[in-house]
Amino acid sequence: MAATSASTFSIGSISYSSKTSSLSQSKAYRVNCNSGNSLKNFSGLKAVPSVNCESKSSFLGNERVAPLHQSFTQRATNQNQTSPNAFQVQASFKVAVLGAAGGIGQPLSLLVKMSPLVSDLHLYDIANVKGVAADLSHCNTPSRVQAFTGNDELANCLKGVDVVVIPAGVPRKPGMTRDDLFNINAGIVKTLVEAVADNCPDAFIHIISNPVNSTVPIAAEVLKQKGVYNPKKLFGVTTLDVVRANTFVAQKKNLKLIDVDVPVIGGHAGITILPLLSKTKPSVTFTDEEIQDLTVRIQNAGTEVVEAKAGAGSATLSMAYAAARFVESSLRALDGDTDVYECSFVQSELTELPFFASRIKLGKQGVEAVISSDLQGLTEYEEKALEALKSELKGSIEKGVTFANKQAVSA
Ligand SMILES: NC(=O)c1ccc[n+]([C@@H]2O[C@H](COP(=O)([O-])OP(=O)(O)OC[C@H]3O[C@@H](n4cnc5c(N)ncnc54)[C@H](O)[C@@H]3O)[C@@H](O)[C@H]2O)c1
Ligand SMILES: O=C(O)C[C@H](O)C(=O)O
Repeated sequence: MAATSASTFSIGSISYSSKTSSLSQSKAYRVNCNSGNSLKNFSGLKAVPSVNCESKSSFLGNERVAPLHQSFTQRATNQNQTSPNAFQVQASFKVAVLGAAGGIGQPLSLLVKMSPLVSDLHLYDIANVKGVAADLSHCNTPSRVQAFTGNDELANCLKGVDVVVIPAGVPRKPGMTRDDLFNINAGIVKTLVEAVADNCPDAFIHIISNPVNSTVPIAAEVLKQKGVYNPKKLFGVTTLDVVRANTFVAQKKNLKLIDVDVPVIGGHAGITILPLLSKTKPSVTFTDEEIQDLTVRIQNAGTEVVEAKAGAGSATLSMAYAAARFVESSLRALDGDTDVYECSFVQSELTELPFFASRIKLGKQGVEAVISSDLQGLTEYEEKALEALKSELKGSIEKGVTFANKQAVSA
């Protein structure tokens, strides 16, 4: 019989649970919240291993939400006293957020600060980051928070870091495409990734800054120029597309949200975002009209937010949630969990394009496998959409590669 131990700790009305099973050696880190629609499970994911690599957001339900007044330390102490087998949460990973004072950076840093797997949280920005770090550092969760600002402090921010998340850069305003951000963000990403290459070349690198379809290839070229490119550890963060697809499908089909998982492939802009609705778990049927409406809504969801914010930026809170989920999945993989699946824009041989978003299996060394089965048995609609996205995605990738190499020649 599998021996299972668990511990739970709380932060306000939110409780964390960690579980480990001696049989499966798998651990799930979950966040429970006792308010209906708010943050439910930022790790999002106890991925369920199966032959077809199905990934499932399992949460909660029956895990107890601890009382408001109990702090993390009290709770952990109680656990250890009451159960000799209590699982001691081991916070051991260092995470850096570059662009930490921004619209995404702040809530993302808060969510990462809540992770029981993080020992050190390094916040870097060119402005206003000291206040953000001082503020966050008062939360009684395990990680130590440090602020770094300006180019002179970037190297120290990055030394010894396991996961670097990059949301630095400008967001869209109404009427702009993500590609309109290229001229500013390409240079920002290039400079930051150079520093990553010099100071923590073995880290997982999560690129959020848009246009992701170009900034990831830029990062790859920079890492190659520095002789430290490891394609298994460079990720374009497309988790928000999956989060949106899951939400919109659950709403449309009146499904239990936690059960829904829609793989989203391609890239992260307009028609390059391709939700594979035929691969939705649980299996569900859609009319042609529903497929068209859902696909377009998922593709335009970023623009929906940009327009609603009317000049005040783009998605920040949902993005922070999505990025925190990807960070937590990466940390679980680094921690040895063997059942971690996410969609991400990575170097890929799934299609003729050098980078492509698809489901991947994450392990200690980064991308352990690119899940090819999702591209088999596509519907005619999906096949056509896949062919249609390729030329735009190819152009965006080439634009990034050309930029990085031109800059290298002129440097
Ligand atoms: N991948 C996705 O799904 C996704 C989703 C939403 C937004 N984004 C992108 O994320 C980026 C950030 O969005 P935001 O809303 O947080 O913008 P923001 O303007 O609110 O924050 C950006 C932060 O980056 C900082 N910054 C600028 N240059 C920097 C540098 N050289 N080094 C360090 N920090 C620097 C700024 O000071 C600011 O604090 C945008 O490019 C946006 O398009 C991506
Ligand atoms: O739409 C944007 O510009 C931001 C982001 O890429 C998103 O999808 O929300």
